[in-house]
Amino acid sequence: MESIYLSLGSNIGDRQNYLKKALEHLGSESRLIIDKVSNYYETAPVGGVEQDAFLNIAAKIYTTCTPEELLNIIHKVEAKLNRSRKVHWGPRTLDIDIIFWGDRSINNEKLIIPHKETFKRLFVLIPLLDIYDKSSIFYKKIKQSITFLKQTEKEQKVIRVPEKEENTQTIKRVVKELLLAIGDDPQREGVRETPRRVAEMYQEIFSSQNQNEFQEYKVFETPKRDNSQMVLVKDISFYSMCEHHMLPFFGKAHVAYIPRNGRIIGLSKIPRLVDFVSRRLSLQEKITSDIADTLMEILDPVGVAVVVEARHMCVEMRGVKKSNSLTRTTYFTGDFNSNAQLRAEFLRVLN
Ligand SMILES: Nc1ncnc2c1ncn2[C@@H]1O[C@H](COP(=O)(O)OP(=O)(O)OP(=O)(O)O)[C@@H](O)[C@H]1O
Ligand SMILES: Nc1nc2c(c(=O)[nH]1)N=C(CO)CN2
Repeated sequence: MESIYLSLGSNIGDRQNYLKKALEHLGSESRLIIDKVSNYYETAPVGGVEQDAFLNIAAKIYTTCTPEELLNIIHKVEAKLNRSRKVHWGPRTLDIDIIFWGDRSINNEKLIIPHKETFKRLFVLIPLLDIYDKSSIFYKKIKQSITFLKQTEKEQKVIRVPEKEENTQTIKRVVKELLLAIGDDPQREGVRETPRRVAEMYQEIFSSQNQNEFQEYKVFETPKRDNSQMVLVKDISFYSMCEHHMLPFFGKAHVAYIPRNGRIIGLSKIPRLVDFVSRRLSLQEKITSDIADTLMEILDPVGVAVVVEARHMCVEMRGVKKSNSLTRTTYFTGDFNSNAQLRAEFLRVLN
């Protein structure tokens, strides 16, 4: 049976999850078998459209389908995973291309195989090399093209991403070494399970680390269209980790926006957004502006105002050791930025 190679890419939302789900959907097709999957690679976007980095993989499959039938399956899987086709070579939750079909050449109005961009794209070739049979026809050309592109296309960055299980093992190993380095005994009863606990905790508290897009919201259109009503959600608790010391900082966020033309999001989504921007290594200033910038991007409101108040363990436990000091950061966009009266009204409502 002929070996078929696919290239998969995602650059919106939980990219790894989209790729994993795509493999699951493909693998559940009765006429298709997934034989091998490459490592995961973080890749700079190629093609001139300004967009976030992609996660790319390659898969080797076997199928009794015709190429056209496989393309239909691919389109079905892409549609299931929220693929839209707005911008050519633009951002997408999922893209699946058929790269090779054995040594066949296919060229009709629906399919060109080998995929016509293959030998120009490191994000296709590097994952492919993980799983491509050394004795197969394109092996030499893949190797040569990688060498050539690495020299000539410096902006095509491709970096291998360790798998979750690999990450867990790494964290466990490093925490064990850390225990030793600070003078403890990793075999001591009280800390024997600490490396595992820390690894599991990091999965949770850094769950947004590799996600570039907030997706858990829906925009609603309401009839109110006077563009002057403020929506304020106060006292949203959050916990984050500072990127300088990897120590917690935590406190409250207060978020207000003025809907444009009645466009709003569910109120519970604002605390979710605060959680989303907090669950990664960050800084208070960054969390403050991330909340405002994301709301601007998804809602295009008249303005956003964000105040964050937090205690920082890196200030209280070490260095200057000032316990109970509170840091307050503010970030205003749109009318909140340009209109001092509006800003004052927001601050008055807050206090
Ligand atoms: N080898 C191939 N694999 C997948 N689609 C192909 C292939 N050759 C031609 N096509 C056609 O290309 C059309 C558009 O595909 P798609 O939307 O994935 O393009 P793109 O991702 O924007 O660009 P690219 O294919 O260069 O990555 C498909 O509907 C399909 O008919
Ligand atoms: N790094 C990277 N860049 C791209 C990708 C992709 O999967 N990865 N897909 C594109 C359209 O198919 C356009 N550009």
